Formats: sequence, structure tokens, C-alpha cells
Amino acid sequence: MKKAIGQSGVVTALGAMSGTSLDGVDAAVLRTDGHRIEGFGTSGYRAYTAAERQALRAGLGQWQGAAVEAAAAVVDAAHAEILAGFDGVDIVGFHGQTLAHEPRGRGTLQVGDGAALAQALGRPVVWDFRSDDVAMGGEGAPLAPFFHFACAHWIGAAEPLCFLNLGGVANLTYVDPAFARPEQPGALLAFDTGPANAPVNDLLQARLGQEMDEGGALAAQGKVEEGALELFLAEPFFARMPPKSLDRNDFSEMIGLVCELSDADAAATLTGLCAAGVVQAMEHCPAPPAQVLVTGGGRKNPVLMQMLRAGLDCPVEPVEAAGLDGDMLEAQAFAHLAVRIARGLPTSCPGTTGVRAAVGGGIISLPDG
Ligand SMILES: Nc1ncnc2c1ncn2[C@@H]1O[C@H](COP(=O)(O)OP(=O)(O)OP(=O)(O)O)[C@@H](O)[C@H]1O
Ligand SMILES: CC(=O)N[C@H]1[C@@H]2OC[C@@H](O2)[C@@H](O)[C@@H]1O[C@H](C)C(=O)O
Repeated sequence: MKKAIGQSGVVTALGAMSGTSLDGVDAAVLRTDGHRIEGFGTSGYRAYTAAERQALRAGLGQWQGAAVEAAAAVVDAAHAEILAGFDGVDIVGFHGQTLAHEPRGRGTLQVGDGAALAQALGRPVVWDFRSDDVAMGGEGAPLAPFFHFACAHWIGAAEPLCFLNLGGVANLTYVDPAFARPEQPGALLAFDTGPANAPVNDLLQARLGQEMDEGGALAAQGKVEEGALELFLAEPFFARMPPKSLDRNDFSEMIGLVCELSDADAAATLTGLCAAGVVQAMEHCPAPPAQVLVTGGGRKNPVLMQMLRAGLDCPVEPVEAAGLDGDMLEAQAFAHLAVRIARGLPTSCPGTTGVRAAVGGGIISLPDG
């Protein structure tokens, strides 16, 4: 049988991620053998148009039907367009777009047709990264932690540290770099901590027709309503022990907590919700981390970063402080995970998703011919 890539040696992998904030497709090249990062390559971004974003939004929370098909068509076309521009790629990791995520119910749905993409690009494509983890009792998310483990080694971390991704949803990974392999018990603890930017984005969209609170400008003018924070932290999600994961819209009713507040106070409070979730999450770490490295769009919001610094007892820096690219870390993660899957290596374990045992899974589609 034709193999996607060999079983050893460094290859050039291209990863693509369409995240919960629905802003666009990130694509990035990584040189890896599936264990270690050898180096980073070029990257690109393909923004969704307003009409495409609308189609994706319409598919959120749905499992089948016309809205799902329309969203899938947007995802397929945008990925085919941006990924065709990369040369010298051995394998592609295609996350697709999560439309619905109920790991303890109907499962998890990432739209995007990896088989069609393999044909279009003439390259092996790994996709459907989350289903097997869910089938084995896992949360199906977060999956970036196995890449965070490789990043911790790449940056030469000597002490335990955390990676914090602030996209639409926030997820935290505690890494102990003393371990040699990510699936070893104690090497990783990871989980979603709560919403990140999704509630602020939804607020700005609903009240002002804006995509985001750029630079935290609106939140900076407001004050946090502490009563809303208390109600937020009383949600059962926060009492659950990790691992645990969220769907983008699981906290969309949080906007209701701030409906009486001014635009600025509402933005400050929803920004505070993200920080409060992270601060509370940190208590689950087995030991205090030496630092928290922040990736994802939220690291560009100084108000949010300041709230995190005020709530945590260790340095909180964008991943750029360690020489990583916070706009591309998730795309790079799916490049790395694609190589691991093609080589039969696990991409999640009990400490990252609560899955019964370490698992790889995923679908590998090869082009014809
Ligand atoms: N300059 C900025 N100022 C404030 N917020 C910003 C800025 N840039 C990005 N963001 C926020 O970050 C979000 C995008 O983050 P990111 O691209 O990491 O999300 P994602 O990868 O789609 O989500 P997820 O990681 O949950 O899948 C934007 O929607 C916005 O809310
Ligand atoms: C189901 C799903 O798509 N979850 C995303 C989402 O966005 C952030 C957070 O929630 C994380 O759990 C995950 O994405 C990253 C890339 C992950 O799997 O690590």
C-alpha cells in the first residue's frame, strides 16, 4: 500500500487551521519528524469574506443539513486556495472548521473534505483529527498540547511552563519538559479554561457592528462588573475537574450578564470573564509554572494581558518572547500532528483530553496516481 510519508526522518509538513473566531484560515510550514521541531517555514493567512463568515456562523451548532454543507463549501474553497500556494510539502494537516462540539453527546464535527483536498493538492492530507479521541471517551480537544510539548523542548525550557491559547475559546497546556515523551503520565495537563474572545467579539458585533475590541480599546475605558464575574464562575463548567473542553457558543448567553452595562463596562467585564477563567484554571496545575506563554489573538489585547498578569504569580508573555509565532502556532500544531498520525504516534492522552489511553486516529487521504 502507498504510504503517506516514511516512518522516520524529518519531513516538511503544512498545517492549516480555521479557528473558532471564524476570521480566516492560518497555514504554516513546519519541519519535524513528529517528535521534535527541526525548524519553521513560511506561513500565510486567508481571511474569510463577510459573506463566507456569515455562512460559517449559520452552520455553528448544526450537525447536518444545508447550512452545514454551505459552511463546508466555504472551508474547502478557502483552504484549496491558500494551500495551493505552498511548494515542497510532503504532507498536509487539515483541521477544518469546528461547527459543533459535544464530546459527551453527539460527538464533534469539523467540516472540510480532506480526501478532496488531497486530490486538489496532489499531497497526502491528514484530517478528522478529533473523532477517534471522542470515540475513546476523550474530549476531542485540545489537541495542540502535543505540539506545545515539542515547543517546550524547542525553546529549551528547563522548568514546567504553560502555553495559553486565547482564540475564540481559551485553552491551557501545562508542560513538564523533564519528560521525554508527551504521552508519559505527568508530562502534560491540558484543558479549555472558558471563553476567550468569542463573547467580546459577539458583543462588539451585536452593539457596534465591529469584529473585535481592537487593542482592548473599549474595555480599557470600562470597569469590570464583579457581580457578573461571580455569576460566570458559578457555571458548572468551572467546578469540573480537567480535562474538559468547550464549544464556541457554550458561553454565548454570557452576553446576557452584561446587557444592562455600558459598551465599555460590558467589554471590560467580558474581557474579565476570560481572565477569570484562566486564573481559576491555573489552580489545577500540578505545580506553579515558571511562565505562561500566550498564543492566539488575545495576546494582542493589552487589557486582557494586564488582567492575566494581575491574577497570576508568574511572568505572562506572548509566545514571541520565546521566539515562537503566536499567529501560527495552531497551524503549526496541525502540521506536527499530521506527521505524528502518519507515523502511528499518539496525538492525545488521558492528561490532555481525558481519553482512556493515548490515541492518534485521524484520516489519511492520499491523492490518486
Ligand atoms: N489586535 C487585537 N486586539 C484585540 N483582540 C484581538 C486582536 N487581534 C486578534 N484579537 C482577538 O483574537 C481573535 C482571533 O484569535 P485567534 O486567531 O487566535 O482565534 P482562532 O484561532 O480562530 O480561535 P481558537 O483558537 O479558539 O480556535 C479575534 O477574533 C479577536 O477577538
Ligand atoms: C473542538 C474545537 O475545535 N476546539 C478548539 C477550540 O479553540 C480553542 C479551544 O477550543 C481548543 O480546545 C480547540 O482548538 C485547539 C486548536 C486545540 O485543539 O488545541
